[in-house]
Amino acid sequence: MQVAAGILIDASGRVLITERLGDSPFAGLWEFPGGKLQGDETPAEAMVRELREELAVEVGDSEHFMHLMHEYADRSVELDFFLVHSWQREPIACDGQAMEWRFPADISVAELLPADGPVLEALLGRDRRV
Ligand SMILES: Nc1nc2c([nH]c(=O)n2[C@@H]2O[C@H](COP(=O)(O)OP(=O)(O)OP(=O)(O)O)[C@@H](O)[C@H]2O)c(=O)[nH]1
Ligand SMILES: [Mg+2]
Repeated sequence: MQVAAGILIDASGRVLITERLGDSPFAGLWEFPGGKLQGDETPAEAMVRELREELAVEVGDSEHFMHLMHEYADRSVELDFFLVHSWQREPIACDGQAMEWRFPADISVAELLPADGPVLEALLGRDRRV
């Protein structure tokens, strides 16, 4: 399964995380908005569509940030994460999911979906380089 997610990052370095809804074992954990690729979409196209659907934002300037694979109990997931530096409109939680702007240093890896550890690490590394 191929998934693309967008990491909205504001001028102060905070990133937007959303709570995962539903009845999966991971409900209540946090993730970066995104979802599965559809049809012949590229990961970048899927990320733009998912952020439109989930947050009602129009992605502007973005860059590929990280590619990773994760084996969940029932599926193997290939994930592409993008840093989104600019967007139009204020993000809205379209599905009623909780939404928070957080500094990466204030996010605990245990709050995030299990695949997202390396992404948090990379965000923290990025902060240290500044
Ligand atoms: N959006 C998103 N998905 C992630 C992240 N990390 C991660 O492991 N995933 C996995 O990637 C998949 C996301 O696709 P999705 O959001 O469309 O999944 P879903 O099962 O809710 O879709 P569905 O309800 O339409 O079937 C899930 O299996 C999720 O566990 C992340 O940071 N963001
Ligand atoms: Mg989703």
